[in-house]
Amino acid sequence: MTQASAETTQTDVTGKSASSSPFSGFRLGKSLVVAIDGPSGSGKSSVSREVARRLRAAYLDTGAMYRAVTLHCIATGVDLHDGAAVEAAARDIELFISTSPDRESVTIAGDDVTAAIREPGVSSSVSAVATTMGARAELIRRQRALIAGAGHRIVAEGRDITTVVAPDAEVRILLTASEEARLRRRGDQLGGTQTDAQLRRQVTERDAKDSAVVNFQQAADGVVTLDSSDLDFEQTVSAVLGIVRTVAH
Ligand SMILES: Nc1ncnc2c1ncn2[C@@H]1O[C@H](COP(=O)(O)OP(=O)(O)O)[C@@H](O)[C@H]1O
Ligand SMILES: Nc1ccn([C@H]2C[C@H](O)[C@@H](COP(=O)(O)OP(=O)(O)O)O2)c(=O)n1
Repeated sequence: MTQASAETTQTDVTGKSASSSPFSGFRLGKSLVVAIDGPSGSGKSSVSREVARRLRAAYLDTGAMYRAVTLHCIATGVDLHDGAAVEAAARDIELFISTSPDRESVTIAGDDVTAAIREPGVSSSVSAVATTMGARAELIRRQRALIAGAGHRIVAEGRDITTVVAPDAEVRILLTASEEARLRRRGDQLGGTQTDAQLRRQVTERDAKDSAVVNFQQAADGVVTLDSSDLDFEQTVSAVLGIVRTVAH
């Protein structure tokens, strides 16, 4: 059994670059975990990655880990409806995920699967892994280890980071957007190649399946909701940084 390992960003632990940072007033050296949850297409991955860059923090895409286990099951012939087998696959997988916001990299036993985990076949099957509680328990354990090992700052995003993986995070945000905005964004992201029905399956229907085991539709106590429906990408990044400034000071 191999535990997921992380390549952390070169973060400035000395605080020497504080004056050139958008966070010049932020107490460098103090531990900062920013937890961001939300439904599909709300902007979690893209916004969290950019926020991590600007904070000079590490970045963890937990959805990529569920995707990697799904790909591994498909590639090794594990029946995705066999909970015990999926749980065993989650425990046994030799998974590496980069936590650098500047380098997207996921490997399984040394094989680069960074692009493969985004294939439609994985997207349409990943809820089977996400709703297998034994697999969740294993991935949550690895995610906590990655967060603990990432240095003094990390932005981690997914569906249960604010509630289960890191409920003690200094900053907890639920990033939402209207269904219409989320479908439009995903459609644009995929270059207009998907029909309305395909987009609904990948966004709305997947969220409905995933909601059976984790609540990412309503903010838990202490979690700040940020509705990005009427914000563009840059405005959303700025709004998250504003929340970090307010909450983490
Ligand atoms: N506030 C925003 N306004 C417009 N487009 C956005 C916004 N936030 C993210 N996007 C775009 O929407 C698409 C989906 O975002 P993504 O980060 O993949 O969402 P999620 O991780 O929540 O599924 C991406 O192409 C991203 O650049
Ligand atoms: N912390 C997490 C992260 C993702 N998941 C599930 C929910 C999703 O169906 C899959 C893939 O997540 P991902 O964030 O890549 O999904 P998107 O395609 O960006 O919407 O994993 C989860 O259950 N818990």
